[in-house]
This record gives sequence, C-alpha cells and structure tokens, in this order.
Amino acid sequence: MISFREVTKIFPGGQRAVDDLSMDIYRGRITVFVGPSGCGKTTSLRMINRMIDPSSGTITVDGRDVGAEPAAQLRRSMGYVMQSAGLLPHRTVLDNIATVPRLNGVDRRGARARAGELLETVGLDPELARRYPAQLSGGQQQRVGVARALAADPPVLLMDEPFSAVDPVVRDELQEELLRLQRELAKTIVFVTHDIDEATIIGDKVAVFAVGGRLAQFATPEEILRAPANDFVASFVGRDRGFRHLSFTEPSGLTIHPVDPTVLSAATEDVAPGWRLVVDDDGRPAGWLGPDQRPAGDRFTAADLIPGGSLYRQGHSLRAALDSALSSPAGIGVAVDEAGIVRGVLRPTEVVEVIERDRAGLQARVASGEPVARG
Ligand SMILES: Nc1ncnc2c1ncn2[C@@H]1O[C@H](COP(=O)(O)OP(=O)(O)OP(=O)(O)O)[C@@H](O)[C@H]1O
Repeated sequence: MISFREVTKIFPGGQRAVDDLSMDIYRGRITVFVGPSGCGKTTSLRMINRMIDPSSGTITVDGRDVGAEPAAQLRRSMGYVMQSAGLLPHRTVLDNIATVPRLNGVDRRGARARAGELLETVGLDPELARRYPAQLSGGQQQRVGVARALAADPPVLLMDEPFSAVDPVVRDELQEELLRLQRELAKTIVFVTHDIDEATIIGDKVAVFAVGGRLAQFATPEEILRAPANDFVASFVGRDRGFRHLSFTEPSGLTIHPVDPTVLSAATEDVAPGWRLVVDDDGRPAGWLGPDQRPAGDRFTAADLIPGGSLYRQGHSLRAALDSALSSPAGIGVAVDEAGIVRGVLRPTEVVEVIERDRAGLQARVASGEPVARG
C-alpha cells in the first residue's frame, strides 16, 4: 500500500501544488488521479518515487518512508511511463526495454531475452524489436514504454498521462490492453489523466483533484458518478454522468427476445416493424433490410444491407444495452453472445424500465440507510 499523510508541496516561488493530501492507495489496484490542468496530479505522482520531494508530510510504501530511501534505488524499483513514452531515440526497441534490467545487473543476454518476452506481453510484433522509436506509431511507442516500465518486474507502476498523445481509437485499445495486462500482473498502478472517462474506465479507485492541489473526492468510479461529493466534482464529471453511470449497472431483469434472423436471400420475417435483421452463415449480424426495401437484382446482396448500430454483448452493462437499442437503425438493439452470434433483440422501452427499477431500488436503499456503492 502507498500512503500519503498530510503531504503538501510548495514549489520555490510559492506555488502550492499539493495541499494536505492524505490517502491510501491499495496494492494490486489501479488508482487514477484525475482533475483539471495544474491541480497537482503529476506532482503527487512524482512524490511517490521522489522525482519531487514533499515540503511536508510523509509518503510510505508498505510502511517504509520513501524519504528515507535513496532516490535512485527507489526510482528503479517503480516503473514509470509518461506521455511521450520517453524512449531513447538511438537505441532499438529491444535495447530500450532491456535498459532497466541491465541497470539492475542482469547480463545483456538475459535482459534482451526478457525484453523479447515483454514485447509479446504488451501485444507488439517481435519483428519490431530491431526498429528505432521514430520508426514506430505513437501507440506502438506507448506499448514499448509500458514494456520498459515492466522490465524490472516492479510491484508499482506510475503512469503519467500515458495515452493522451494517441488518437481516440488507439487510446481505447491501449486502455483495454492495460486492463488485460493488469488482470494478469496485478501491479499497484497509479495513473494520471485529465480525462474523467479514462479515469472511470480504468480506475478501481479515482482521486479527483481540485484547483489548488486539494483532493476533492476519493472513491470508486461508480460512487463518483452516482454521488459526486460537491459541485466541483459534479461539474468535472459532466452532465452526462447519469448515462455514464449505467456502465456500472448490471442489466438484471433485461428481456432479450428471441428472433429468427434472415440469412441473406432466405425467407424473411420482420424483427421490428418493416425491418429484417440479416446474419451471416455463422449467425453473426451482417446488417438490416429496411421497410419496403427491394433487391437491386434478383435477390438481396450484402451491398443492400444497412449497417447496424452497436451490439449488446449479453451480460454487459445497461449502458451498452441502451446504446445498442438507441443506435440501431431499426430502433431495436441486437444482443449477441461472447462468440458474436445473435441471441435476440432488446427494446429501448424495456431497457429504460430496467433503469427505472434500478433507480427505485437505489432510492429504497438510500431511504433504509444501506450503503449504495459497490466495490
Ligand atoms: N517545478 C515547478 N516549479 C514551480 N511550479 C511548478 C513546478 N511544477 C509544477 N508546478 C506548478 O504546480 C502546480 C501543479 O502542477 P502539476 O504538474 O502537478 O499539475 P497537473 O495536475 O499534473 O497538471 P497537468 O494536467 O497540466 O499536467 C501547477 O500550478 C504548476 O504550474
């Protein structure tokens, strides 16, 4: 566990970057520091490995005061990933990753072998090992940065806006990859971002910082979206927090209606008024045929299909269910199983009924004084 106790940082010149921070960061979890620019997230992160020393207060890791540890040794015992990946430009990808084990006394061969394994761990093609950082995409560079931070197998990983310089699609992939890695590795990760969406997706706990370096709320993502501690947190998490909160709500009681989808050119039956759902030979959704749609030739072809909305994977959140129902051109969501095969459809009104029931359940729990947040 990493503990902050009454930690304050005032920079020379009088800038109060962090103000009286006390918090406990649990081992094996992802804790996210989020907040607007300049509110002390990076300073707080860097005080953990003594890149910055606090003006007052103490930080301990598993009970040991970091202030008493030699800074260089401490830094090597914690992986650090930053926005620009921070790779050495004149070293190959493999040598970049091997740098830390080499510093820790592993021989060249051993360090390179470990680097090769790590490339795979972070989902990179081993072919990239001989390239130089400039010959990689931004997303690939970030993966190398993560591999390098993991190279010494440190229990703690500090990540400062690691995914903010890549485009949104790559960013989603990197977030998923980090969650997959974390399920395997169970590191203690402290992750800085200014994006509340990223914070709620990847954080087990989220610390919302306010201007002036004060901790405004420290709770699970679900609690922060459901019950912001004050007006600052409420405005920071945004007006659509109710919708985003549905990401954490289980779809218990949601009805998925069985359907008999159409295989192209076979007999057809309406799934929604006038709309026919078309699947491929394996039963995966291929698209829709709209009302009064006639084939261009003798029969329908894939080119006639209207693309569907998002799919709802059974068991996923109410947000995913509502999104599939609202984004479908037919006004009815398509539910698929883990293999992507159509299992049925769901109606928006019924998803909303489940949301209403969830809300009523929450109000009843609040009225009875039961704790409302899970996790
Ligand atoms: N070395 C420094 N000297 C003086 N002031 C600093 C120094 N580093 C940071 N600050 C100030 O401390 C405050 C907190 O900075 P910090 O980088 O921790 O914020 P942040 O929340 O990480 O912001 P961002 O999201 O923009 O990176 C800011 O007002 C910043 O200008």
